[in-house]
Amino acid sequence: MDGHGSAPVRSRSSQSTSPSHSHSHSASSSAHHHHKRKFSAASAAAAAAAFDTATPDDNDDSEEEEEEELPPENDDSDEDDVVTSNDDEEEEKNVTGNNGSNGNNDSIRNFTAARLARPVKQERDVGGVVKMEPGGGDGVLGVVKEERVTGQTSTGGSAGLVSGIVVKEENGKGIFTDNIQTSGAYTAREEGLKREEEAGRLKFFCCSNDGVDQHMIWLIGLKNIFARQLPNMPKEYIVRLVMDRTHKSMMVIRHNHVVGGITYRPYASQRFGEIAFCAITADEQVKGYGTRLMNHLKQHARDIDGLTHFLTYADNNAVGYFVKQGFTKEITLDKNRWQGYIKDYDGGILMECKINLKLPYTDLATMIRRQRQAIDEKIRELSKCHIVYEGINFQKKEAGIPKKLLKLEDISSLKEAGWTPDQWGHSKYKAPNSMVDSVQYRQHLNNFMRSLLKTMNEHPDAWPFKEPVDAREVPDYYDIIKDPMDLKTMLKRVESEVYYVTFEMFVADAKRMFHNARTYNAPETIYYKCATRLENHFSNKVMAFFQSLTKP
Ligand SMILES: CC(=O)SCCNC(=O)CCNC(=O)[C@H](O)C(C)(C)COP(=O)(O)OP(=O)(O)OC[C@H]1O[C@@H](n2cnc3c(N)ncnc32)[C@H](O)[C@@H]1OP(=O)(O)O
Repeated sequence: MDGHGSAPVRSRSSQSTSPSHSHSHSASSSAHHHHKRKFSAASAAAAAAAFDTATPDDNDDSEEEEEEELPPENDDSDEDDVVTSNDDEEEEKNVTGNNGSNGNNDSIRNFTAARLARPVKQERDVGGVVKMEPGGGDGVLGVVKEERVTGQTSTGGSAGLVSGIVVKEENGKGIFTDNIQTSGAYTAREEGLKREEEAGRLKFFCCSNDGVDQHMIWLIGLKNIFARQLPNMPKEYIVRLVMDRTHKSMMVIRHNHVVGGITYRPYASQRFGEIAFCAITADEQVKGYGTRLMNHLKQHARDIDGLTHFLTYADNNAVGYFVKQGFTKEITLDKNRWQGYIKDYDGGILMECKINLKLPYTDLATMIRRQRQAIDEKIRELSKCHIVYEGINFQKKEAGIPKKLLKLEDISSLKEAGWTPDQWGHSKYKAPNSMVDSVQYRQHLNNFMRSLLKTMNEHPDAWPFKEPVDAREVPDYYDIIKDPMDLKTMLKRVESEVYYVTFEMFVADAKRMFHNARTYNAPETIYYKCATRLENHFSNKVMAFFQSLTKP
């Protein structure tokens, strides 16, 4: 395999046709982009363990071989301009599929009339029993599973296919309780789209140029989206790859219209796929389609194509998206498996995604929800923090200071929650051990808060903060500032001797006051500047106080 033949370079960022052999520069970049939001390796493994895996099957009598052999509709004579010579050579690998019995060395431009005449055999049959087999040899998934596809048309799509991974149902008594928050933003979005799929309004469908009218219409729709969303890609090149029969496209179809898709080339023998294009139509971006599309693609690539990895040259501005889909700039795939196979792009970054063997990619939301539940259950086992007691009913007087004083020891729910009297007034502002928790220390702290407020009041920059802001003078103040604070209120709280049970509460009030001033007022105003100067004074005093405490 000569990977460095006369391959022209296609650029996403420019239409440059200058030749380049730039595999290695990107491949060797190893900036870590472990995607954090969705799964850590550990959680993926734990999650995977929660799902059934079917028995391996070595059957390599792959059906996609049939699909790969489909001839192109039209055979462009300028194929060489665009399809790299390694593409051509790879063609054989692809065509021969897993059993390697097809000795046909032809590139796609040499499909014979005889092959053109062959009846189109679809990857999936209509409404019948679909046999799915992994393309890979070493038991990547190794599942042969039969599922009845209930879709009305041949476009049942990958959404209708079952991966061979079954979500375990907790029959009988569930270990999970109901009243917990079950989904984050990601799960909610995925579940929303999944419901759309189940309702038949949305579907994810994978096909290649197989001559079926509807598929061609969709592929043309997808090609148009790519042409608009990837303006630096030569349009002819997009058409060529989307229509090339070694490429497949996973598409998002809503109300029979293509909303976006991913065109990729599965290298069956190498068990990796190269993503050529990926786009969602402009007004549907950032709604979760891109994520769900990638999840469907991963599941399809693993279970139908038998792939273990994806590689792609990601546009610089799409790197963020790919990182969120689990792609990294670090390439772990053995070079022998990919070098010379994939197309070079200028202005992109080579990224890799390892396809997990077990993850239920199209049902991640369920898995995540179950993980959340499991974690929540564990927390409940270990702590009482989920128990919410009724609030204590005491009327507050001015400045938020309660009228009736309750002894902490008398609040039974505090005790039930595991509180003990020695935790009273726990504070990160640590006094020397001898003083901690002592009445003397609390008195000392109180005196300090009182004197600090006094010096603040006397500070030349204190005037805006002495009293609560008068709503008659500043009518919109309380529309913007929801949690007002001023020196007078703080003094009342200190004088009550019950309000500031920790020093943090005192500091929080002061910070709130300064923050409010800087929120309502622009930086160039006197109020803003006063806030900053008075805050410096405050911080210096607090620091000095605690330093003095730690001195012998
Ligand atoms: C190999 C190549 O084809 S590279 C070129 C990629 N394609 C393009 O750049 C074309 C223009 N862009 C698009 O078509 C789309 O925005 C896509 C395909 C990149 C993403 O599809 P979307 O449907 O918008 O993605 P989706 O809504 O699932 O977003 C997934 C996450 O990625 C983020 N994201 C989406 N696009 C980008 C981006 N360009 N940069 C950074 N983050 C992004 C989203 O904010 C979202 O984050 P969240 O999960 O934290 O909320």
